[in-house]
Amino acid sequence: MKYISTRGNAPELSFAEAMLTGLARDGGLYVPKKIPTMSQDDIAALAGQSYEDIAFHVMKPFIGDCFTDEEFKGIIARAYEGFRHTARAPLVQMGPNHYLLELFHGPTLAFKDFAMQLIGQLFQFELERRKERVTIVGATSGDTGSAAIEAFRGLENVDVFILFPHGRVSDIQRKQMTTPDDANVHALALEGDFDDCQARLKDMFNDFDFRDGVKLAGVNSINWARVLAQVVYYFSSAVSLGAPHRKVSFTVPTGNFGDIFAGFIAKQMGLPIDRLVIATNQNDILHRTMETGACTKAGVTPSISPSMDIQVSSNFERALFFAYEKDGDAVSKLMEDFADGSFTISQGAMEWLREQFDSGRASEEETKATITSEYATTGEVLCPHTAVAVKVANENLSTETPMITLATAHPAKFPDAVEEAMGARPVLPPHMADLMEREERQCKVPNQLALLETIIKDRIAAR
Ligand SMILES: Cc1ncc(COP(=O)(O)O)c(C=O)c1O
Ligand SMILES: N[C@@H](CCOP(=O)(O)O)C(=O)O
Repeated sequence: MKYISTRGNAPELSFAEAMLTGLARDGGLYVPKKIPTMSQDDIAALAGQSYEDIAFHVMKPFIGDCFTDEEFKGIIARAYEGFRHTARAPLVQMGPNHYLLELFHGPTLAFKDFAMQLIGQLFQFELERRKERVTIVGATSGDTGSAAIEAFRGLENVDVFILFPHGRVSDIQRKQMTTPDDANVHALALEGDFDDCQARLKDMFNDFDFRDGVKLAGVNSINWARVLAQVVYYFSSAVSLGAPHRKVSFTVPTGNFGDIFAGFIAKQMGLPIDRLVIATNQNDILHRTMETGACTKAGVTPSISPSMDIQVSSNFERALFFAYEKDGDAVSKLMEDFADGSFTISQGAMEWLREQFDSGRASEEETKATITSEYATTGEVLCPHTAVAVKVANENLSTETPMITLATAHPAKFPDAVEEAMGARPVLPPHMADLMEREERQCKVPNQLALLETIIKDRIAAR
């Protein structure tokens, strides 16, 4: 199994190499050269298996011979043992043909734990085998950062630096990142928005002196392993509703496009997915692109679903690579145009994208109204990101095909927005009950590449 860059000009890598490399050296994102498929019998055989066993069968074809079966099973077992729900990703029925897939039972209460706990284990295994150390730099709009810190804190051979947008994450998200006191954890509040954080991260990858000097690694969905781990819950949930004998659809609250791209991979593997629906908040570049074919930056407006306050949606590049029939030059040209603010997708590529994805948008008022109404009718307390998706899912329900909406975060991560909408404050689970009393280590940093690189190098040298 080999991985190739979306820009067509970087070395082909194995799974482990692609995982440790992060961004391809031509600035692109790694994707499998050929997507493995599962037969209908293979998929049917997943019914009734544990989440860990499903994870093994779904991910195994992607890792080639990088890990033995026993090694990989051990890695998966350790990744999910800290989840607070035995099903790991339980389904809750919302209506006659509508289900919520609860992805917030991991240690940091967001779907990021599914992939981050796994790659934490994969990195540890691979770095120990190679006797290497790395510097992880991550960009976050709130959830990736805490999940990465939780997965890598305390490790000797890893430093983890997280860039988050100053003042634009919830208090709980910020505290999750600034209160761990491990020497290898560095939470940096950048003066800018998430797109600035992600742009500086990619700049660091494209600065080869810095990249090679600090042995830079990435744990954003830039990293293929992140996307792969997220493919698993599409299988586990679809199979529990009758796949492959019955089709299912998914609505996915979308920002950086990693989660819904994982759904696309599941469909390419043979999972009978009818519709994949992109749900955006008021930062709706993806919805506008799907409607018009023009991908135009419009600036980020802070919302009550802050983790989706994104305009430069990193993984959309992976979808474009497939839409342009794996033409790396075409993708490079689009990305060059986007650096100037906008690109236009060809008619053929747009038709392909519309065959794969539907889209919808929720305004701030619609998001709040959905939290209020779903609580009243179903008793479910939704986080604002999930509410965006539920609003869009409700517009796409069908009597034939069950709709699964991804519930990506625990409502208690966004208590102010939830309380405003439903009049009661959601409570953090016991392991985080004292979070707001814990002492923070704050570090505000400017949105300047050279200064950021200096801070990172100095902190590593001081360890
Ligand atoms: C709670 C939550 N929901 C949805 C999203 C959007 O997911 P993606 O960036 O994979 O599209 C994010 C951020 O990634 C998130 O943290
Ligand atoms: N919403 C994310 C943004 C980063 O996404 P990633 O999937 O590329 O890590 C966050 O919460 O940080």
